[in-house]
Order: sequence, then C-alpha cells, then structure tokens
Amino acid sequence: MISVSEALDKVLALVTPLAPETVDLRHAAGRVLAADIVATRDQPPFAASVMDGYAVRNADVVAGAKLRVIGEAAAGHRFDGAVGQGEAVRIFTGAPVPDGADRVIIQEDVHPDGDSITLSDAMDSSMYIRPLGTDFKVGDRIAAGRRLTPADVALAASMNVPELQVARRPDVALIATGDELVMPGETPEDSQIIASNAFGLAAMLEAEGARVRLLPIAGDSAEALASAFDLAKGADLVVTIGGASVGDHDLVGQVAAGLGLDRSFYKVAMRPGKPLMAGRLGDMPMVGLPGNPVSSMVCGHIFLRPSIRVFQGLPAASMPRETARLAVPVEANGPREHYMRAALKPDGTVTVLERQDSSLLSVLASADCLVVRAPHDPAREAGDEVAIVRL
Ligand SMILES: Nc1nc2c(c(=O)[nH]1)N[C@H]1C(S)=C(S)[C@@H](COP(=O)(O)OP(=O)(O)OC[C@H]3O[C@@H](n4cnc5c(N)ncnc54)[C@H](O)[C@@H]3O)O[C@H]1N2
Ligand code: MOO
Repeated sequence: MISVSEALDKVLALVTPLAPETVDLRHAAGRVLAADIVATRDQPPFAASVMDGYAVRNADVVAGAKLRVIGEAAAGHRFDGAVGQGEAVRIFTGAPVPDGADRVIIQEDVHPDGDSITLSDAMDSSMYIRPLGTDFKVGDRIAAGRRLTPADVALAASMNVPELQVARRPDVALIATGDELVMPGETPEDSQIIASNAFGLAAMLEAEGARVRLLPIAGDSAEALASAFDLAKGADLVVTIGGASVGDHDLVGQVAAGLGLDRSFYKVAMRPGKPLMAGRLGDMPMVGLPGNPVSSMVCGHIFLRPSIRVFQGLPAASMPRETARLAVPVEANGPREHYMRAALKPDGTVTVLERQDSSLLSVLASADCLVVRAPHDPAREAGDEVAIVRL
C-alpha cells in the first residue's frame, strides 16, 4: 500500500490543465482566470466629487465667506466652464470636478441663499476629491491563475473588459455501481438502499468548478460496468464509486483492466479509503473510489478536489491543512493515515466525533473538518495540536 501523499502525486500526475475558453462577465464568477485582465481605462476617468456639495477653490475657503454659484455638475454631466475666484459650482457625488476647483465643501457646511452660498464657521477639512485613476489606471492587471470572486468580476467590468479567458471546466463522469442501489425517490426492494455518494460527490466537484454527469447506476456485472465506461467516453475524468474492494462482486478493477486501464496504484494506507485505485483509461484519467459513503466523500476531498483544481490551471497541491487543539483525547492510531470526522468549536478546539464508521453520512454531515492522524500516531491528550482539513 502506498501513502496518501504518494497516491495524491500519482492522481495529480494523471491530470493536465485544460485549454482556456472565453466567457462573458456574467458567467465568470468562480472560474479560474487563464489570461491577465488588463484595464483599458482609468477609474475614475476624471477627478470626481466624493460628496454632494459645492466645488470651490480651496484658497476661497474661509469661514463665513460668500461665494457665487455659477452652475451645476452631476454624475454623467460635466460643468463645462471653470470655477473662478469667489465662485462655486453645485456638485453631486460622482460628478467630474470642474476646472479651477480643487475642493468640495459638503452641503451640510453651507448656507444656500439664492444664487450664492455662505460657508459655515466649522467646516469639514477634507478635500472630497477622488483623483483620476485612484482605483486603477490603464494597463493595471488582474493576474491569471486566480479563481474569480464576485469582486474580481466587478473590477473586470469596471476595467471595461466584457469577456474573459478562463480555464475550461472539466467534464467528470460519475459511475455508481452496485445491484443494491436505487435512485433517490425510487422505491427500494427489500435488500436495496438509496444511492447517495454520486450526489454528494457531484455537489463537491461542481463547487470546485467541474461539470458532472451522473451516469445510470451500473449493476454488479461486467457488462453493466463496461457499458457505463462506454457512456463515460469523452469525459476529462471518470470516477467510479464502489466495487473497488476484494469481494466477488467488486468488479471495477477487473473490468477497467479489461478495457486497458494503465493502473497507477491500487490501495492506499488511508482510513477510510483503503481500496482506492487510479490510472489511465485510454486518454482519460480514471479514479475508482471505495463505495462506503464516507470513504467516497473523504477520497473526494483529498484526491478529487485537488484534481479539479489542476484541470483548471491551479497549482498541484493537497487540500490545505491547519492546526487545532484537541478538546478531548484521542487513542493511538493504527497503520493507516486516519481522516477522522470532527467538529470545531468557536474557541478553535476540535472534538473528534465518537462514531467513525465509514458508512455514517449523518456523522459526516455534522462534521466540519477531518482531523488527520499520521500512521501509528500515538495517543493524544486534550490540548495537543493536531492537523485538520476543513470540509
Ligand atoms: N475482506 C475485505 N473486505 C473489505 C475490505 C478489505 O480490505 N477486505 N475493505 C473494506 C473497505 S475499507 C471498504 S471502504 C469497502 C469498500 O468496498 P467497495 O469499494 O467494494 O464498495 P462496495 O462493496 O460496493 O460498497 C460498500 C458499501 O457502500 C455502499 N455503497 C456503495 N455505493 C454506494 C452509493 N453510490 N451510495 C450509497 N452507498 C453506496 C454499499 O451498499 C456498501 O454498503 O470494502 C470493505 N470490505
Ligand atoms: O477504507 Mo474503508 O474506506 O475504511 O471504509
């Protein structure tokens, strides 16, 4: 059995970044930027008023001074003249500051009287002018290689860049296998259960930017599995769920081998997730996940999320680890790296949940992180520091 870190290296070695595509701004959030965004204008493109008030010459600003109002500037409507000595222009937030003016007095500090204003005795000392290009200048960039946030999309729009180059979203085909499985909403027979794993994994991978195809459940026969692999053709990644272990009905490895799988590894010193496999099927990477629901989801976090990131041009890396202090002691670990479902408290301590069976989705759903225990990690006391991966 290989270690988790060796297995991750081998999975990531199967994955290559996809070619970029062009999307409009409305579809750019969450995508990974593939080419720098370059501002085609300055923002603001003129010195702009920060407040509603009066544009004046700073030299004229003396408590009690009386100034003549010679016009108005509003957002989208420049005042074409210039502000001379003893003059003011009524101005609103976002309007271009007229020539000659170098300060805006907020209207709260002014007494208007017909065509003139009188400055009050105690005035706010700010200039209230945003210089041209305060936010960004022509040629400023958003660098490629980042996942675009809502703020990035707003910034790109402001830079007047309506279309962006982003990494294509990887197409992932998910194959759930097992005679016992029926789809949610169907009526299971006596010995059947509801297929859940593909739904959790699809949600997880789509959140990373993948497009997921849920293929029809494949029964436990070589023919059913082979036709499921056939349906997966054209995907960037095929993921099977279940049938990975050593039982008579665990056929995934055998069928994939028959279809020409160039296997990278089978079995990882990991708990849960031991019967994981990966390899290349033709030109398509394949990952075979164990069927136990928590095993498949934990393997999804540890191996598939980093893969979806690499497809989109993000760096090859394991899921980030943090440290937390144990709220309660834990027993010594066995020979496999253990990813224990755990709950974080607001004080930053972490409690390993009592039941760690890999079938318990209710426990996974109540966990917010995995405590990572190295193989043969000794027993730990409350207060000891442990590595965690957030879910
Ligand atoms: N003799 C041994 N038996 C097992 C070993 C072993 O080393 N020696 N390993 C165990 C471990 S660890 C795991 S994990 C499981 C994984 O087995 P498979 O990948 O073959 O999974 P299945 O047998 O198909 O299913 C296991 C379990 O999960 C349920 N399942 C499967 N798919 C789904 C799905 N899409 N949604 C919900 N539940 C699913 C299935 O009904 C089984 O209950 O093997 C151990 N055995
Ligand atoms: O490795 Mo299995 O995934 O423990 O339940």
